[in-house]
Parts: sequence; C-alpha cells; structure tokens
Amino acid sequence: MAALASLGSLGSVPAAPGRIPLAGHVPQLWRRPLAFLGSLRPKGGMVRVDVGTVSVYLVTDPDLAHEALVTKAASLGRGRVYERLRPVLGLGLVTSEGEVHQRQRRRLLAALHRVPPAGHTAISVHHAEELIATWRPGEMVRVDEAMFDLVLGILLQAVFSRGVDRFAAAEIRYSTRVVSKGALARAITPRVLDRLPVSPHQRYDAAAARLRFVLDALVEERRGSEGDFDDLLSLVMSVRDPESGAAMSDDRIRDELMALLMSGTEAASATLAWTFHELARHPEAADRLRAEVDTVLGGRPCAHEDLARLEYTQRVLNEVIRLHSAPLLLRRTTAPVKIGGVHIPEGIELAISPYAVHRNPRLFRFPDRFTPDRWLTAEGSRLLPHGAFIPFGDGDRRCIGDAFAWTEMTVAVATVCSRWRMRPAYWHTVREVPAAVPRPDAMPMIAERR
Ligand code: HEM
Repeated sequence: MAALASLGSLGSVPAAPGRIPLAGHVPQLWRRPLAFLGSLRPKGGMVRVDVGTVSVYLVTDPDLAHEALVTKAASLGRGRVYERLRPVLGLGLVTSEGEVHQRQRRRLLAALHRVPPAGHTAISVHHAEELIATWRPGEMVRVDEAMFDLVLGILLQAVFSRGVDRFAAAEIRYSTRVVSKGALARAITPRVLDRLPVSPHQRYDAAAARLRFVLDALVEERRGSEGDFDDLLSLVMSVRDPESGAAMSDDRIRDELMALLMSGTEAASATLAWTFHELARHPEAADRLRAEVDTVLGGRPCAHEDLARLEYTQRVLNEVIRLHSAPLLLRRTTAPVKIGGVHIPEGIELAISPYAVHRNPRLFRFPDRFTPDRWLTAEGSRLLPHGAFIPFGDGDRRCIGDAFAWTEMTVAVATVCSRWRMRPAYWHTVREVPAAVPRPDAMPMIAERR
C-alpha cells in the first residue's frame, strides 16, 4: 500500500503483465482467468487490467479491499456489468444501488433476521436426507447438479413454506440455472448483440422472462391466499421499511426473489461441490471429518445444536470457501475517491478480488494448499487483518445469506458424509469455470456406502 501511496494518480497504477495492444488482457482472461487473477500480486495492491478498451482497476490487497468495500463504499456504485444485467434481473438487491439498494437491504435484512435459525436447520436436514435417500451404492452422482437441486429445494421451501407445484418448481430450476450460468456472458457482451436472433441470447431472455412470470404468479397467488404462512415470502411481504414505514410493491418483491434465487443457489451449490472434491483429494481430511460427524451425530440426523460442535467440518468449509471464492466484486466510482493513496476520479471501474486476496502468501502460508487446520492457528480469521478473508464480501453489500448458507452447507456435508463416501469419477478432470463464485464444469462422483 505504501508503494501506491507514493504514486498518487491513476495513471501510475501498473498494468498487469502480458498486456497486448488493443486486446489488452483479454487473451489471459479468456484462456485462464482464475490462474491469471491468482497470479496478480502487484506492489501496492492495485493493478490495471485492460478488457479491450475498458480499464478495470483490480484490488488484490486486504487494506485496499477493506477501503473499497467498507470505509469508502459510499463513493462506489455497481458499475457496467450490473447495468447490463438490470434489464434482465430487475432492481433487486444484487443489481440496485444507492438509496434504492439501502432501503431494500434494510427490509430484506429485517425479514431474514426473523427467520428462526433452528427452522432453517430443520428444512436443510429434511432436504439433505431426502437427497441421499435417492442414491444407490456405486451410482454416479453429478454432485454439482445434486448440490444445486439441494440448495434450491431448501431455498424454495424457506420462501414458500407450503411448496410450489411441480411445474413451477421445474421452471424455476431450469430458468434459474440458465439465467445465473449465462449472467457473465450476458454482462460482457456488447449491448448491440442483445437484439441479434442468436440462440444463447434468446434462450437467456426467454428463461429470465419465464422466471419473472412464474414468480409474479406465485406472489399474486399468495396475495389471494388466506391463512398464516410461516415463511420468508410472508416476512418479505409484511416487512416495513424501518425509516419510511412503507411496504414493498409486488414488482419489487419479484425482483428480490430473483436476486435471492441468483445469489442463493449458485455460490452455495458450487462451494458444496468443491467441498466433496477437496475431501476426495485429501483422504486424511475426509477421515477426520467423518470421525467428527460420527461422534457428534452418532448415526442420527443432524440437529440445530449439533452445528456448533461440527468444528472440523466448519474448518473444512472455511478452507474450501477461501480457495474457491468470488474472483471479482465489481464496483464503479460514483464520486472522486482516494483508495490506497491513489486519487480515482468518478466513473472508473474497480474490482476487488477475494480470489486473489485469499491466495496471497503474506496472509496465508502455502496459499494454494488445502489446510483446514490453518483456521486453528494465528492465521485464523479473528487474527487476520480487515479485508483478508472476504468470501461473503464486506460492508454495505456483504452477503445477506451468509448465515443461511453456512447452516445449509454444514448440514449437507455432515449428512452426506455420515452415510456416503464420494469418489471422483476417473473419466472426468474437473475444471474451475469463472462465475460469481467459480463453479466446476461438471462434477461426476461415485457414491459409495460407508
Ligand atoms: C457459499 C455461499 C455464498 C457465498 C460465497 C456468497 C457470496 C456473496 C458475496 C461475495 C456477496 C457480495 C457481492 C458484492 O460485494 O458485490 C454476496 C451478496 C449477496 N448474497 Fe451471497 N453468497 C452465498 C450465499 C448466499 C445465499 C444462500 C443467499 C440467499 C439466501 C445469498 C444472497 C445474497 C444477496 C441477496 C447478496 C446481495 C447483497 C447486497 O448487494 O446488498 N447469498 N454473496
């Protein structure tokens, strides 16, 4: 950071290595985006990455990340990528900014804080038990898809306690996948291409339209229903803005449901899939985790009180989420701001990279190694500097579903590992694909009964 402070102006921030005229860093971003990001450790913690003619200033240092996400957050908005996604996803928490975002965030947090944690554990256990009951010994399971179905099922039941009919559920499943998987491609392709009759665009827009349609119908159906519903939708409908006292319109509720579906499924299911991948690659860690699960659960389903006692399981999850975290949290300056001593004018695209921060050897010894016990030592999160461990972001855009995700992930890992041992399918080499949180291209595994 000291090095950047001496630079002062944006023009003196170094460009990442390997830039070529006109294309900038597009070849590296195209061929090996995550390895490229993980390799960037600029002196001073900020580096310029050119995506064609657009420059993005990338933050890889914890102090600067903390400034951008927390102390200077008031001068940063959402930026170009979210502008592209707004027409599709609407104005939910993920895409909105400024006063609209703050108001909606207060309301959603108020609703989420009223969800009883033990109730969420019970829903997670029910769905995890149901999932493993369908597996047969020696069967190939697409773990990435199974985990997506699991977290989607949990989220849908948390939002619609009496369930949704199977047509709506199938539509939500299909469209959520298409819209979240295609978001990155939509965000980086120029607007002029949207109108072209090419199938990926048409498929994307059609899926988003169908998702909006189904969610609108479910909200409307709820408005016409009698009785008490003990779920997130009724909380969201009833919650008032703590300052103005106003309730949310149905359109806004629909946009927030879209935001929850987008953010609440991909990241948690990818993290779960990576957990089974890492456990399969580290048999010693898998043995310890199974031993802990056997001791704590003793063969019965997980209860809410068990979660805190699954300490090694939580360390495994912490380590997975450190290694497989968001490549980029995107922002744009809405006012001139000084970050890391550099004066940044209004309208500049910034990106904070948890992925790069979490692989910084100054913060984590042998950062590419999977070492769950690092969370027992001085490296453990409480002693890390601000901005050093940010898998859920930070500041006024920090993930609102972190507790929700932590519960369902702990339950899922404990439930699967109490009964099954997952072995990688030898015919597939898993690749990390860039997404909001990197996801596996596919993760076939063989389920072996313990
Ligand atoms: C392992 C699981 C998860 C990870 C790693 C994760 C990560 C993140 C991160 C990094 C952000 C901040 C994005 C930014 O600063 O631009 C975020 C925001 C958000 N997350 Fe999560 N998330 C997870 C699960 C969930 C779940 C389960 C839900 C909902 C049930 C959820 C809902 C949201 C929402 C609505 C936001 C937007 C917050 C705002 O902009 O105010 N997330 N998440």
